[in-house]
Amino acid sequence: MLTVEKLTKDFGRTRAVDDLSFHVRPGVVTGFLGPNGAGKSTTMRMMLGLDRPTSGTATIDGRPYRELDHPLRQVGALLDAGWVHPNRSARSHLRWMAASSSIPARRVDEVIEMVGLTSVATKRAGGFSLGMKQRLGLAGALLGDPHTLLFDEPVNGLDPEGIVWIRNFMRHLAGQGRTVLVSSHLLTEMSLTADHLVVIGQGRLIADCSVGEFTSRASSSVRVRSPRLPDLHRVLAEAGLNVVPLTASDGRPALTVADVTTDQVGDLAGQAGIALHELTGTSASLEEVFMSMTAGAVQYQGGGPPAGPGIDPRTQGGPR
Ligand SMILES: Nc1ncnc2c1ncn2[C@@H]1O[C@H](COP(=O)(O)OP(=O)(O)OP(=O)(O)O)[C@@H](O)[C@H]1O
Repeated sequence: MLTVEKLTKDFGRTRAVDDLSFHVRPGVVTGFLGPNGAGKSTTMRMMLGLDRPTSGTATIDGRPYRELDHPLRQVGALLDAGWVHPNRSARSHLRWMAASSSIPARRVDEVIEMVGLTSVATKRAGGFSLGMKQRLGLAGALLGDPHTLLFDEPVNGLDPEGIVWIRNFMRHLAGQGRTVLVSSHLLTEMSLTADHLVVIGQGRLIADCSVGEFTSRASSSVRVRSPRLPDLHRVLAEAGLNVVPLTASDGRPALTVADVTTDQVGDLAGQAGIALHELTGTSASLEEVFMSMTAGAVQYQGGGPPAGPGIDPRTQGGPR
């Protein structure tokens, strides 16, 4: 079990992680989801003792990483696949890792087999593709047969075959009863990989729920167009609604409002004397739901230029 309690991290005047609390349970894949810059990597680095919290705690089975007796046997991590010595073979790299943690050398061939690298085990890791490096990183994470595994954006840059492979592998590891936390900024990817989601934006917790619960919020959103879109945005936001600007498929600017009925949006517009050119109840895409939930967190500047439906805050006009 991984536990984060009131975790906060400041880098100078930037608060990267802000009073974050959640648990990651064994036996399921937990997706750690948030836009770029939301604080996912920083949180994972604190879980692994690589960054010191400003306040709060991150513990693995009740203890901070630095106090674990056998860290490699308790937690494995895949943070960055590119750190292997290029002239070492996969096997010698893993043997070196094993020796430094008193793990028997025979375990090396076991993990090489598990990740499907047996046929290239003696080849220089420098010549490996990103997907193969990723597998090698995973083999290293599994050396100590740890009960807890952390993956930071593991599918970044992988080809579709590599993505499916790692997705299945993470599910397999969770199926063995391990605690698996995997970060991503892609909701679609997470909805295919994870059972449970912890969603953050600007270092703060936005949602901690099943993937099903998260996606069911997609059923009650409204798309609205108006010749006075910035005014309408302000009125809806002032009413406490989660409003996300987007460009409709025909190229026209619109707003998506989550967890609301067309009646509510129509009434608010009417009270403000704002004409509407469209008012449609929609099943928002997962990305739209995600954006509406993180809208406050990425500090969208209402009235700014309409943005496309990506989820990177840098495309949303918000600061990183
Ligand atoms: N070493 C550092 N020094 C200063 N600021 C940092 C440092 N590491 C992270 N930050 C800042 O902390 C915030 C959170 O960054 P973090 O990398 O944890 O986010 P993330 O959700 O993992 O995003 P990404 O997917 O882009 O890495 C960002 O504003 C980032 O610029």
